[in-house]
Amino acid sequence: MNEIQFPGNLLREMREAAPLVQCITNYVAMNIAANVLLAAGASPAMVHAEEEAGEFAGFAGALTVNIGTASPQWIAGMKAAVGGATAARRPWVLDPVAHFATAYRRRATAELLALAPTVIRGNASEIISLAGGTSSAKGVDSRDPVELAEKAANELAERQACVVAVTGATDFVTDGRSAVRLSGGSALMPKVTALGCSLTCLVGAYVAIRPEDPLSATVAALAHFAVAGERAAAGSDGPGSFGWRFVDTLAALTPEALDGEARIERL
Ligand SMILES: Nc1ncnc2c1ncn2[C@@H]1O[C@H](COP(=O)(O)OP(=O)(O)O)[C@@H](O)[C@H]1O
Ligand SMILES: Cc1ncsc1CCOP(=O)(O)O
Ligand SMILES: [Mg+2]
Repeated sequence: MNEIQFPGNLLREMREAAPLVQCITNYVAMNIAANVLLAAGASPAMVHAEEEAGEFAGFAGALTVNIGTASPQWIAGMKAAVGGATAARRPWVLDPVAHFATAYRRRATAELLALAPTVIRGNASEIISLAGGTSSAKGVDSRDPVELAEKAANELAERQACVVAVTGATDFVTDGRSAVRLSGGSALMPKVTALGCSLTCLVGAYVAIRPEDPLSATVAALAHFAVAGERAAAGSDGPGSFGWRFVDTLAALTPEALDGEARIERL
């Protein structure tokens, strides 16, 4: 299997480079995702208008696309941005939020998948149904364990020739040949809205510095979240205090602590 790089090295490089990440995310996520990227060490820009999204993607380090509150104008901006990123050979990350919920979301997701994302990041219900399986979820929250999504993730990664990350109580990352399981985080994380969307944007920050190794980049982003989540939960009374402690902890985490505390199992 390919060697997975230590996340601490990638965190150090990411902070030094402070990559510009174009995030086309949803109305719920825009503010927290920008704060998460700033705390982690990247430079977020929420740019989605069709008139400028492709041009911007030509000089951003990476692009992230999230369909959480998409509408026709936003989808047009996403396609323009992906066109610009592809022309400039920049990586892009897809977050198919609740793509199974309506015909409109299914169509938009199929169109974006055809544009060949570098990484897909979703929760277990999203990945299971993206691979063609059936999930009982109806909205943005997962109703399936990650273990049930691992086979689906491998199939999807092979079919799309991309990296697939499934997140939940544990995380699973695969490129269809090599796979990794991560543990850590906190049960408070899904109680704060848009942390998954923010993680997708952070994957963008890491793939911006390792476009040739999106598997290691994705693992590093997930490890950064898992270690910060576990640390932040220790001093939190509930989702509210966890949310701001988590942002502080993302910023305070050193590369050495990340390597020391990350629990990454190579499969
Ligand atoms: N029960 C849990 N225990 C630990 N970490 C969790 C748990 N649920 C989610 N996470 C973490 O929360 C982050 C967001 O993942 P998730 O909730 O699956 O995404 P989404 O918000 O898209 O559904 C990830 O870092 C994931 O590892
Ligand atoms: C609540 C909600 N509704 C539409 S998008 C969104 C945010 C979903 O965020 P996440 O997928 O990170 O839980
Ligand atoms: Mg999500």
